[in-house]
Amino acid sequence: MSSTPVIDVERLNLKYGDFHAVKDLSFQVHPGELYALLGTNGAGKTSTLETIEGHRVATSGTVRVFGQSPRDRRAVRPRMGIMLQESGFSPDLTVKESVRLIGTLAQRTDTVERVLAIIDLTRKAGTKVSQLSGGEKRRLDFATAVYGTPELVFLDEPTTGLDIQSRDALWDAVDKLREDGSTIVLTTHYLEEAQQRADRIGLMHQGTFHKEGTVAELTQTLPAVISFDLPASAPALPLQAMRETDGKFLVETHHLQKDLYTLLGWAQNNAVELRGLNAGPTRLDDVFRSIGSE
Ligand SMILES: Nc1ncnc2c1ncn2[C@@H]1O[C@H](COP(=O)(O)OP(=O)(O)OP(=O)(O)O)[C@@H](O)[C@H]1O
Repeated sequence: MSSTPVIDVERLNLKYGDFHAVKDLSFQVHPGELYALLGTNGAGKTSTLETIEGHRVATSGTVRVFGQSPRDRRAVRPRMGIMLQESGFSPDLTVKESVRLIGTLAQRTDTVERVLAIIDLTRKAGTKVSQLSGGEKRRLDFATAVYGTPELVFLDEPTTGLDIQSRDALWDAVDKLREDGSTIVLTTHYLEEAQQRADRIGLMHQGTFHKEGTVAELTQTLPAVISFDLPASAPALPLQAMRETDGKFLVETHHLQKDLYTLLGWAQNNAVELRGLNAGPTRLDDVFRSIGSE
């Protein structure tokens, strides 16, 4: 990609005393991308993000945001919206006062009413933060990311504690941010959310990238899986399959479409019902499970 990166991390190292938490990490995030920084517990995601956000100083290496040092807060901060895991709003402020405060701190132009509508808290505008439910608090945290449609948005575990409607609404709001040109950096332990939405993924383990690339690039080395139940009377399968103890069959394949076609043709010709048939590409979960075993 030829455009100037929004985030440019080059050989980042972070040490806590003797402990080397981030090791020679390099990556770029380009304008308009949704980049997911994922990884095992303690991999170094938060440390990396805190450095990009300007909260932490690198032990060595360079980090550039919009071509500038993230420590240059006056230049960089108004251009980013950061949804933390806990925004720490004052419990005595109302929702409306909290959003207004976000606006003042963010130095971006917007209206409190628009943001309240996006986070679906218009009806709670006069409610104190201390009286919000967990999911409502999380939506208020999200206001920091959408206020004034920042050019760069950090979403740290954005959907934790949200019900399905609130999740869908949050992702709709993220889609809208992207339509308006925002670049998004996401961390989440809900891998299917990253798999569905990320343009690229950096998968961290023990301070460095285990893999980095598109979902297709991350999953291509692992087989896809076809699973189904067969009656005991079924003739021999046309594919090599593993039989699980509960009577389910599993086919691991690097040629999902071809093998599925063969299997369905065989079932049709032999009038066999493939009960509970399930076929799908490799999931990010499988890539995660493979960490440490390769
Ligand atoms: N202030 C600190 N002092 C010492 N060690 C730290 C400090 N902050 C983080 N670490 C260690 O650095 C490593 C990376 O931590 P970090 O919080 O960046 O990981 P993470 O990928 O965000 O993990 P998780 O998914 O569990 O939140 C961990 O082993 C952690 O214990």
